[in-house]
Amino acid sequence: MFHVRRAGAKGLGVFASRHIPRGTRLLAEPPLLSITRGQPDVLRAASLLSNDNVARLLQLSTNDSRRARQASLALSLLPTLSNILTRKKASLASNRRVLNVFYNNNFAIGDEAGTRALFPTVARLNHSCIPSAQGNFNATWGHFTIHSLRDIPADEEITISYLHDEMAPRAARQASLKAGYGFECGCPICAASDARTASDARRAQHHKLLREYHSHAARSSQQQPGSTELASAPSTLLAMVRRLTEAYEAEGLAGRETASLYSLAARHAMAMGDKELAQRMGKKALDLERDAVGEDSPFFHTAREALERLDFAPPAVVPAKARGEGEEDEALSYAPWT
Ligand SMILES: C[S@@+](CC[C@H](N)C(=O)[O-])C[C@H]1O[C@@H](n2cnc3c(N)ncnc32)[C@H](O)[C@@H]1O
Repeated sequence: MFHVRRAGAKGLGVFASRHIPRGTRLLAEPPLLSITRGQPDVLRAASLLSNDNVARLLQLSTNDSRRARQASLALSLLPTLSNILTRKKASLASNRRVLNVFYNNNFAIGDEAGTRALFPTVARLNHSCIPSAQGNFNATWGHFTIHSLRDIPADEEITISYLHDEMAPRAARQASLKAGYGFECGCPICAASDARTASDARRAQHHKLLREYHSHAARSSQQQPGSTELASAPSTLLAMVRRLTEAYEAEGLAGRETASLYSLAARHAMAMGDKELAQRMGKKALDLERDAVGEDSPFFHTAREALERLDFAPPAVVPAKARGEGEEDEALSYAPWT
């Protein structure tokens, strides 16, 4: 269905070998190497790999920016127990490369232990700010899956997003990608100047609306019984969520973030007493969730149960700017030099 080949200056990339319809599972891959918040030592985890798996890891791409090279050198020099143990087996240069590869290619799987893992085929997917696919961890199978978010024609490169906030404006996206991975994004909305202006204007409007939505939603949820202060009506909240969703769609973004917005819309529609609208919004959320994660994912089961019970809890995935202050960032990738 896909193959890995040269993608110009990006290095290797993943390309569709045939037309791929939206919602197709492209890949389900177990981790090659993982670390958790409680056991964050990459070199120690790598020292437990077989020789074949070390060779697979070392083939993956590195981040060659000066910052990344210096940071992986510093990390490999840290006098940790694992370093002392592994120094016998591995040279400083190879420890340094293992660290650089790990930080350039890992994904947070979104579990409570804060696991970050390396998936060798997933690691060949390049970034686009309007990606054609999305990666999510399937906790039932212990695999990271990649699903197409739209139809992908044969021979087109398949991309995912590396961004924490997919709706960030161009300058913020470029800064984050440069700091994290050392590249300048040339995707269609970063490259085309007219598209760029329209997109940035839409994104600025989106963030303003998101802030307004959160202050309205907080006011509604904090209202005390008997208070004379007017809580925002569910219809106001619903109208705001609909506009937030439209902005995502106008930017060509789909995936779990958009599914979450439809789920929020269903929740507000229920609060308004409009069951028919709640069902429609809930169904849309379920369809988008299925496309992004597949029917065997716990995320899909949760969305289906919500629709069956017409009981839409606040979504687990909310647009980045909507996350609470100081909340753990469950972004896909992480590099210690950012
Ligand atoms: C996870 S790897 C992706 C696969 C990689 N191209 C390879 O050859 O294995 C991330 C690296 O790919 C490159 N890359 C990914 N997306 C890119 C993009 N849109 N433009 C330029 N380089 C990109 C950067 O070098 C980045 O550090």
